[in-house]
Parts: sequence; C-alpha cells; structure tokens
Amino acid sequence: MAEDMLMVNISNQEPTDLHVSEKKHNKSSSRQKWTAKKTANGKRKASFENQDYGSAKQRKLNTQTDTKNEDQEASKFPSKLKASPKKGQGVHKGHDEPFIKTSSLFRNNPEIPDVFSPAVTQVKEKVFTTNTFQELDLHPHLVATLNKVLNISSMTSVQKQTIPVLMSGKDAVVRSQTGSGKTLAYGIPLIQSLQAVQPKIQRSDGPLAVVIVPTRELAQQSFQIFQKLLKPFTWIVPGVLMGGEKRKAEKARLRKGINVLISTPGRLVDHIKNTLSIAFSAVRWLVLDEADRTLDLGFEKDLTVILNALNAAGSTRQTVLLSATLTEALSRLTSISMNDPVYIQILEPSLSSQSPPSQQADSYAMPDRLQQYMVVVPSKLRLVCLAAFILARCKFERDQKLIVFISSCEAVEFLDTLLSTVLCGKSSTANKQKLSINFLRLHGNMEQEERTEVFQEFSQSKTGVLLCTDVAARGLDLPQVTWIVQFNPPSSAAEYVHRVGRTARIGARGNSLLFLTPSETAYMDVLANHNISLSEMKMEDILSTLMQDERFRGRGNWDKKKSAGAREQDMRERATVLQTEFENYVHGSAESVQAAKKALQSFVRAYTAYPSALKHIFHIRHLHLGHAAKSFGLRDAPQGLSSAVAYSTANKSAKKTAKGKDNNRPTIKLTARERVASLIRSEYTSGISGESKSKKKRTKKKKANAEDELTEG
Ligand SMILES: Nc1ncnc2c1ncn2[C@@H]1O[C@H](COP(=O)(O)OP(=O)(O)OP(=O)(O)O)[C@@H](O)[C@H]1O
Repeated sequence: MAEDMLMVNISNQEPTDLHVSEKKHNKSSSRQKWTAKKTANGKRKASFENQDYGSAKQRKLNTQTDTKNEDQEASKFPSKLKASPKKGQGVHKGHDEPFIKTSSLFRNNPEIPDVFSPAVTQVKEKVFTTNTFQELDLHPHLVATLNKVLNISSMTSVQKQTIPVLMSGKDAVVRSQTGSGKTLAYGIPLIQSLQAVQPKIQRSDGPLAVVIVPTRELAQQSFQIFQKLLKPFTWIVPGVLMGGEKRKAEKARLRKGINVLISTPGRLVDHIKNTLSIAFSAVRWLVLDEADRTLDLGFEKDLTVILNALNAAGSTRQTVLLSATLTEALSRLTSISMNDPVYIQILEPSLSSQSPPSQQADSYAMPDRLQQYMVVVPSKLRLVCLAAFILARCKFERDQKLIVFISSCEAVEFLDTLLSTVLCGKSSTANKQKLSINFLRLHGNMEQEERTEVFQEFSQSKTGVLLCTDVAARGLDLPQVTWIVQFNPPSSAAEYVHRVGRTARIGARGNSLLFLTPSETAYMDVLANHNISLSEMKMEDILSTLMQDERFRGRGNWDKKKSAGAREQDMRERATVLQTEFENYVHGSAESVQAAKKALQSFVRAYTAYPSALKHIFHIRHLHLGHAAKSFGLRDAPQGLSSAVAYSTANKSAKKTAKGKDNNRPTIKLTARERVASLIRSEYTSGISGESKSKKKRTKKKKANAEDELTEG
C-alpha cells in the first residue's frame, strides 16, 4: 500500500519521473499524452494520447526510487507535518489543517476502454406547429388566458394532435418527448369541457377531474398550471393532495369541495380509505401523467384501489395516459381502465413511415437541441471529476444551472455538504479565495416544507447546482437548466430520457453528461437499443479546468508552456490537492466520516438494486470498494462494508417497505424486482421528519397509515 502513496505539493521531480513510476501501475497511462485538440466550439483543449514514458532502464530506476523519494521529501517538511506517518492518518485538526499526503489518484486504476457509440438514428419530434389555439373551438377566455397569462399562442405538435381527440370525448394514450407541452395537451380540453358543464359546477359537486402524478413536486407544479388555466372560471376549484402535508387540513379542503383534484397515488388511496368526505360520483376525467412511472414504482395496487373507487361511484369518464416513455407494458392498464383509446405518438413523418412499429415502440424521441455526452471515469477519480465539472460550469462560465442526479438520499446530503464546503472554500482558514456557488439538494427524506422551498428556489434562480435523487427526474419544468449530470447511471433507458429531459425543453438548448466507470461502458449499448446516442467527453478535458483554479495549485512549478508532460503533471497534482481537501474535510470530524460512510453504504445498496437485465453492467462484484470509498472522500473502504452487508441492507429496507402492505407475508427473501421497487420507493417517501420516533407513540391504526405514507409520492 505504501507505494500507492503520492506526495503532493512537495515534490520537485521532473514529470518523467512520475510518469515512469506510474506506468508500472496504470496501463492506460502508457497510451496517453497531452495533445492540443480542437473542440466543437473551436477552442483548443488538451487531452492525453500515446505518451511514451521513457526507457525501460529509466522505468526501473524510478520505481526503485519512488518510495525512497517519499521519505526524503517528507524530511523537507516541518516536524508537525512529518509526523503524518501512516496512510490515511495525516495530521489535521478539525476541518482546517492542511494535509499533505493522499494516496495516488492516478495509479492502479482500471484501463479506460475505447468507447464505441453504436450508430443509431435518433428519433425526432417536431416541437412546434404554426397552428394557433384560436383555431380550436375553445372558450375565448381560455384562449386569452393562454395568450396573456401563459404567454402561449401557437400549439405544440402533441397539443395539436391531442386536444381535438380529447375534445371529441375519446380516451387517449399520449407519448411525446419530454418538455413538449403534454400538461396543456390534456389541461386545455379538460378545462374546456368543465367550464361548459351546465348547470355550472359547484364546489359541493366534488371532483370532476382526477389527475394522478408520481411525485409531490409534480403535483404542485400541475396544480399551479390548473390555477392559472382556471383564472377566468372561478367557480371551478382546483386542489392538490400529496404526502407530507397535514392530512387533517387536506380532509377539510376535500370536505369544502375540490373539482379538479391533483394527487400522488398513495395519498389519494389514503384519503379513499380514511376520508369519508371523498365522493367520486361526479368524476368525468381521469388523467395518469407519467403513467409508466406510476406503475414502475409498484403503485399498481394503489392504482387498482383508485380505479375501483371510481368504478364503484359509477360515473362514466374519459381517461388519458401520458408520458415520454410509454411502453407496451401499459397495455394491461389501458385494457382495464380505458375505452377504445386513441394512441397518439409524435414522430417525424420520415421515421413513422420507414421504421417498423417495434422499432418505434423502443425508440425514445429526444429533444432536438439536447447535446448528450458521457465520460468514463475510474471510481477513484469520480469525486474530483464531478467537482472539476461543476467548477468549469459555475466558476468559469456564466449563467449555468445544473441538475446532478445521485442514486441515494444519503449521498445527496453528503455530497451537498462536501462540495459546497470544499469548492466554495469554506473548509479553509487560509486566505484562499471564497467562491459562491448556490448548491441545493432535493430528495425523498427531506421534510415537505423544505422540499417545496428548494423546488421554488431552484425554479426561480438563474444559476446553481441542484443535487437530487430521481424524485426530480419526472415531469418537473425547471426553467433554464443548462446541464443535466448523471453522476450515477439510471436504472433504465426510460429514466435516462426523463432525467435529461429536465433540460432542452420546449425547443431550448441543453446538455447532459453521463458518468460511467470503465466497467460500466456497456450501458452505451443499452441506450443505443433505444436509439439514444452519446458523444464521449474525455475525463482529462474535465480535469484540465483545475489548471485555471489557483486554489488547487500543487507545489510543483511546472513550465506548462514547455512540455505536455508538465501540463499533465500539473493537472494531476491539482486533482490530488483537491482530493486531499475533500479527504481532509471528511476526516476532520467523526461526524463527517460517519456521513461519508453512510453515503458510501447507500451508494453500494443502490448499486445492488439495478434490475437483473442490467446486472451484467452494474454488479456489486465489479465495484472496487476502496476506490468507491475515495469518491466519498474516505481514505479506505470502511470495514465490514461488503456485498453481503449491502445485500442484506437492501433486503431489510425492502422488507420494511413491504411490511405495511401485507403484514402476513413472510418477507424473508425478496425478488430483485422488489428490491428495486423498495429502493426507488425510498426516494419517494413521505419526508415527514421524525417519522420513526413518533411512530412508537401512535396507535395501531395510525401506524398502518404511516406505513402507507411510505409509499407516497
Ligand atoms: N404551446 C406552447 N407554446 C410555448 N410553450 C409551451 C406550450 N405548451 C407548453 N409550453 C411550455 O413548455 C414547457 C414544458 O411543458 P410540459 O411541462 O407540459 O412538458 P411535458 O411534455 O409534460 O414534459 P415532461 O415529459 O418532462 O413531463 C412548460 O414551461 C410549458 O409552459
């Protein structure tokens, strides 16, 4: 292990010395050198390619002196720093002490494979039409509201095709790309029909329309759109029900009367079971937005309860299913809930006529102006690479707004603290430049009030970084997002589509970056199977941002103009300095070590939850836990963190979630599907704080309700 140490900030070695000793450990480095390369925007950037690291003789010499140099160099330091004797036990006090050693980031990494993006024909949808809303037979006040309140005049393609179908009273299954205006595609005909009801709708009529969405933020967002659309029709009352809000207050609102009811599935079921004042006899519309997600999450049971309640009320209704990724898996749902639906799919005429229907079904249309990238990063370098990417956007470019998807609530919490502290310079007492980046976080374990605040703040801000779980992947319409970063790959191509769909909405430009480790590159084929193709971004190009940030300068005085090797060495030193800052911060207090361990554990647990179809790519045995630990600022993998632990933890959490649903079930062994569902569900938990503490005090009945709430969106 000792030879896996690299002295940083201290060595005056010539670059070649380091290269030679590293070649021994890192096959990939042997084929890399700095070259100037022209990028898409015409700027010249540096990258590694085919570097010759010197003769065999030199190599031998340098490997021999490698460890020796460490000791010699250490002797140049004051005794306090020399006292840092063992790997991972550097001298530091609290979070502020400088720390000079860190295990090498650039050694012992797996080789970065050449990535071939399979040739695919990207499916295209035309977003806008030249047709205006005036052409439809809509109430003039509704058209005026669209024009004046929503600033909208011409229809999108999905609106042009869907609105007339729904106005004719038919059911519809609508698939169209993210950010193409599906909400108004059902919202406009729904309001048009309700405002025409005679005699006029009264609050006491109860719900005439029920809109089901998978997350609370989406429920809020849809509710706000209905509030706007209903401005001229004040007698129709919209309302929202969602987990995390006070049930009693919701019950009172229901009793007063809600005509357009927007809800997450679990919360609606809760009210169906426990609120006598909910009556569905007047329901004419049922909308399942993000319908495939609602089923994915294992909300089938909830949906069955809702459908049964509606059917029992005996009303005839129109049903609409929408999503950017509707698949045939929904056929069972359509057969039980719909009446001869019209299937609406927006494809360019060229593709719809040329491609066989099976290909169309599997191909997801991506926004035209979305630039999709991927980067292959060894585990050890993931944290510094993410940090360098954020710095590049937020420090050296203007008006950048990023969403970073992370696989677990704990990891979101931890990375939020770590990145905001270290990148913004809060961890350092030295006179280092402070930087202001607005980091926000959103996940299912937050209290609802805070979730709402964050959602609103990020919506309104022009810049910033939102670190989040998949709770923000679907349907959210957050303006001006410039980059979607997927730090952990999603569990399906459909989820990939929804995550990247948070940018490049309604014809705007946007970018996305997917992080993969060398063992995960086959994920590109999974995406290609759905006609999704990504360009490769080089890790070194991302890390080269650090060359512009003097806060992370190493001690080496590299003459970058002279040699490509010196530039490479400078960049590596800076990456190591940054990693060292992360590690110092983490190891600066028992609490942060604990938080890092928790985050790592949750990351491993999430890794075990990839569906079996993706296990050949994402398998726990491909994870190097020591390297993964580094990406959480830990110097070593915590003891006892093994795949067995991760598996049993996943099993345990799934059992816990399943418990409230069926108490008699002997949930010892769970299927892979159940494990996935339980982990995904955990992102959608109620977020009520102290849930577990207060649980003990509740009555048996209240306990059951709380369990139900765990499945709430
Ligand atoms: N006809 C239109 N003209 C201009 N903007 C529109 C139009 N229709 C909708 N929009 C705007 O486009 C944005 C995206 O709409 P919406 O959220 O309904 O997309 P979506 O298709 O439901 O996306 P997702 O699949 O991600 O849920 C919203 O800001 C909405 O106000």
